[in-house]
Amino acid sequence: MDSASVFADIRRVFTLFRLTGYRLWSILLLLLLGSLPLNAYPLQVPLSVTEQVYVSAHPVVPVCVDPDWLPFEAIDKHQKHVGIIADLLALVGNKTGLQIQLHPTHSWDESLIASQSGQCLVLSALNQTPERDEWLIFTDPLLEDPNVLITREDHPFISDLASLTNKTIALQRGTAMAELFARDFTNLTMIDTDTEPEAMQMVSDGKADMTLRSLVVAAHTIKSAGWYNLKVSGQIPGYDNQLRIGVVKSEQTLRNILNRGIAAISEQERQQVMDRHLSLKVVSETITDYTFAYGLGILLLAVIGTSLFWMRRLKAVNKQLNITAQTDALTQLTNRHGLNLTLETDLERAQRYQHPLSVIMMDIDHFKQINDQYGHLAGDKVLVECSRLLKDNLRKSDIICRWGGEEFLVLCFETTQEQAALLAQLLLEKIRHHPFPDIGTITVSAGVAQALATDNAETLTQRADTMLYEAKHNGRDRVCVANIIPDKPATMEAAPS
Ligand SMILES: Nc1nc2c(ncn2[C@@H]2O[C@H](COP(=O)(O)OP(=O)(O)OP(=O)(O)O)[C@@H](O)[C@H]2O)c(=O)[nH]1
Repeated sequence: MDSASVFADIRRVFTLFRLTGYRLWSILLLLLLGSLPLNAYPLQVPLSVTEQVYVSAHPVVPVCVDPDWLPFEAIDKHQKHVGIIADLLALVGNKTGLQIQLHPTHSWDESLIASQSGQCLVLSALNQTPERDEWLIFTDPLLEDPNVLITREDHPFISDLASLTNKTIALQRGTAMAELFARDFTNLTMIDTDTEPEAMQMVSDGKADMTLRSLVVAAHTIKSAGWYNLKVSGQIPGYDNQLRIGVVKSEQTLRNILNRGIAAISEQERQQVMDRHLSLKVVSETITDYTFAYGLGILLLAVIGTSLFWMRRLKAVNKQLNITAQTDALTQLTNRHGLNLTLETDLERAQRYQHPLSVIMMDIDHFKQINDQYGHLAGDKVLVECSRLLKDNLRKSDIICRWGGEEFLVLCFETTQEQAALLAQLLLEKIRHHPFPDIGTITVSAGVAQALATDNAETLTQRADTMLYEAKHNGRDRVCVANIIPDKPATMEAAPS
């Protein structure tokens, strides 16, 4: 037997009860249900037998609500109860088996009257007050939420409400807070409004100094209604919203069942309800803005992505351009521009730490004749081969550069001019004995200079160049060394072996 048919049968039985008198039948039914296991009903909370009977006897529990109190609750255009409290009540209903059904009204005042006249058995969520105690009993809190004072932006923070004078406060009539404030804060002038939004509007328009509002509702309405000239100016301890379900006094069992349902709502379920409503309104009201924002976001991402791609490409291209700009295309050695970028710094460092640094300036002898005799292409090959030979016979730490047409410069770190001269002789020897295809052998002349404390890049290379000229002048295929190192003036000449 499924649960629907169980309830249908019980409903039929109770129709019979009404016709034949409750008492006898109730006793019989209690005996019958008492023999059934409790889990015969698909409820999430265990109910006592009396409570189960109550649920069966009251398949529909009419509820009156505040029709305009979002995000807590409202009645939408389809006459449906919506909002945080509606969802919490639905959970209570699911857990207890109660069918909590909306009794629509047009205002909270109308709901209070409907409750007093018995048209609805419960009021969805309200604070307990002495006045309300006269006709209602209350469940445990369904929802707790602090009340905060709302003022205009320019109002100072309110720490002691009781000490204020000549201030007005707008409050919705019929609310617990209106009742409590009229009793407790006689120093304030009360202004009654029909709705809470009306009270907020009065503050925004300067017609009232402040209003009191649930923090949740305030956060929601300030944002959704665009009251950006309002702010939260204080909180009054002891005036928090403890929203409970109000049950007409005669329905003690119903209150107990509702309490069981409230206790069974898990923290996670409660949080899900809050999350759903505190963000839902914003999304639904500005859905086109979000669509636009998403579109804009995607466009921005595309632009950023494309920019990043091109920046990386540009970076790579620039890096390659830099390398190309500093490299000689024919020999693949550093070119004069590339060497100049670092020569000054290298020189300054050597001078500062008094480390020897020497320059060898070399030039292929009679290179014009090679070009003339074998052609320019053959000349190029000689330059390439010569570069390779020089590079292969240098330390990795040395820098070789194609200084000009058939001119090479070697920068030798941690090297005195004597050591550089020996190195130059070795290089000349290597070239002198190297067979160049189609051409045979060639010779090279070299000038050597060591950096002085007073040198800059130009004077140093100039001195090496002068020594090279000297070597050329003295018959080529030799090394000339500058003679201006103070303690060791020297001019060495390498005779062809
Ligand atoms: N093939 C080739 N020739 C070049 C290149 N750069 C410069 N030259 C040539 O190298 C020759 C240099 O000639 P000169 O400056 O008279 O010197 P040289 O003939 O080597 O005579 P000395 O240096 O006095 O021994 C010129 O004919 C330039 O055209 C190059 O990249 N490739």
